[in-house]
Amino acid sequence: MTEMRRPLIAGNWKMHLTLAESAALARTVRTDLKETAVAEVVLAPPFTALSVVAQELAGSPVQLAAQDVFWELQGAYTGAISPRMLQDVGCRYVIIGHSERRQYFGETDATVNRKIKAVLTVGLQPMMCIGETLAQREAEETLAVITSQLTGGLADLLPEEINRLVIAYEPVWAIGTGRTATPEQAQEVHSFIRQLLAKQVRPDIAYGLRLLYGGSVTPDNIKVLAQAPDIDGALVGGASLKADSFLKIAALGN
Ligand SMILES: O=C[C@H](O)COP(=O)(O)O
Repeated sequence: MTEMRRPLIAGNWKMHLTLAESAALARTVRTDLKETAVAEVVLAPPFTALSVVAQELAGSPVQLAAQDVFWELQGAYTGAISPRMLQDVGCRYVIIGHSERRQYFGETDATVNRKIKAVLTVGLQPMMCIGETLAQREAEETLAVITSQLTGGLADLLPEEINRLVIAYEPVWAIGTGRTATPEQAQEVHSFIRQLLAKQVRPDIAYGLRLLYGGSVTPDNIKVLAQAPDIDGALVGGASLKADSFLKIAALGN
């Protein structure tokens, strides 16, 4: 991270927690987050808990995110949630293209692109996720996969629109496995992403964008990860479900 970019720590609760558990966790994070915290802190509860978590976070600096969205603003799309609904409930960010969405729900770079565009139309900020599988890494395809996910996901977006994004690099083999990418492995990909954006979008935008790392982030590894020059924070899964571990990560391990 550099002083130019404010670090961001986001907790992705995935398909966990009841309403009561969500409210309690949000309340503890809000209450116990140090006023001096350097990082911007974001919580992404499941859709059902967005409203109660929004109430808990009202008036606090902790921001709300959704874990997914549909690309239409309204209509006959049974089961879907629109960008306008997320704006209405108080979200600032929307996670788009998480590898679990790609793996289990058929998400592609094309659908990621549609969702990013829809989210931008209502003024929310997409957190776009990219990352290679273990087979792709072992076949030395990591940078090619990252290039095509970025190019496809960001297709036809204006530089000013890309400027509103946060990008999360999550190697699929590190998610929920306890197997974190080393800071060197993560930094290599983060630096590649920034250089690619500098070339394909604009250098000033590339250097201002926050690039998060995700995959088995814990209170023990966040400090070293966050010290890497192109890692600007983390998207945290498992360790975000307990207030004490999440708050230690939010303090960047300090
Ligand atoms: O969105 C979060 C990531 O998928 C990381 O999950 P994890 O911290 O449980 O490995």
